[in-house]
Amino acid sequence: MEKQSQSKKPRRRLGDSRFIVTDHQFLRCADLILPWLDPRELAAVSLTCKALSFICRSITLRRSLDAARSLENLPVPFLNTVDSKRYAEDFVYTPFQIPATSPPPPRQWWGSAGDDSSVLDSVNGRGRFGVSLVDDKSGELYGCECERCEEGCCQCLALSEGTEEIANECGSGCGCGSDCPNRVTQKGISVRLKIVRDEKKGWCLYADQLIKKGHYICEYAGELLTTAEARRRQNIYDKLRSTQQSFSSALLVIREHLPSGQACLRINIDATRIGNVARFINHSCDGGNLSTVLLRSSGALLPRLCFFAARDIVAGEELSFSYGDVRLALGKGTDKKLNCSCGSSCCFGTLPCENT
Ligand SMILES: C[S@@+](CC[C@H](N)C(=O)[O-])C[C@H]1O[C@@H](n2cnc3c(N)ncnc32)[C@H](O)[C@@H]1O
Repeated sequence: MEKQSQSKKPRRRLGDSRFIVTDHQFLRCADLILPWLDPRELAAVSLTCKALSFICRSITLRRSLDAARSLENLPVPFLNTVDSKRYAEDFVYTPFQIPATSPPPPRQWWGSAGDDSSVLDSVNGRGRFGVSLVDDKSGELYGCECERCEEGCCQCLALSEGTEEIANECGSGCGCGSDCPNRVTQKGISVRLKIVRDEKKGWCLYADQLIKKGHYICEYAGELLTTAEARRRQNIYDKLRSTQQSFSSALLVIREHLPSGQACLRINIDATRIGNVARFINHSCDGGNLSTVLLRSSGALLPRLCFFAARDIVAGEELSFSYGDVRLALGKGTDKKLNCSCGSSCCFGTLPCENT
């Protein structure tokens, strides 16, 4: 009798709650695969059984706790009291500039209970310097040759004197190491930030602590595009915006000017599909509370756009900057015009917009 009852032991099914806590192999397998899925796929999987629904819910929770996917020094959580979106869905995180990828963007592992450090490998190779100018074979250096830079005394800094919008840092072309004090923006985000949902502006980047004036916040990371590709994508984004109210693009065009006023360098950074926390910074007509600096690191081919606190910023304040001064003339390109909700006393009513 006893033997018989043992052989009739019920088979465990996926939906059985005991399965969740007892079958480690199943959990490990799900934890390896499900973090690769996008939100729509995750939602579909969660409908299949209780166990998978439980795992999908915990992945969604972990995603909402860190937009940076463990790729920054500090987690950057999403907060939403406006609608049901738990996190910004359609983007892949990169802490650095990367060359343009052809669509669709690569998948990114996000929301696992395990160690996420392996995802760092995909970006570590290139590092914060972007495309390097250092000749690996000859070891020729394009930066300073000092063994150790003192803050404010480095030859690299001397190049930037006289202008606040352009600066230089030591980099892979310098003789100094990663602990050099003249590498402030290469150490990643060091202040607490959060991403808050707003009814009118969508997601917004907020300070989650006091940030003192002059403190480095983050760079604008994304895909580096040729101008032709930037124009092609801008056309697509304009069309998407006219059909999908919630769609917002994050294609930034930076023009570096010669003293004559002529543009000498144009950089197109698209953070719409692949970007970092800076893609959540909204526009403010009064210039906002961030200053932007075009920063060159020795050994890097292109400068990076870096954000610093323009004044003391208190915890719970939205971070913003001016997207530009150019607005479409009255009556022109009405379909491209976006209403501005910056709330400043000098608000123009529409967001800056120019033909890319
Ligand atoms: C770089 S994204 C900023 C993040 C964006 N709010 C989001 O939800 O992803 C730029 C887009 O944000 C929105 N945005 C930025 N500043 C705004 C403002 N002052 N008022 C209204 N919408 C704004 C516009 O849709 C714009 O195309």
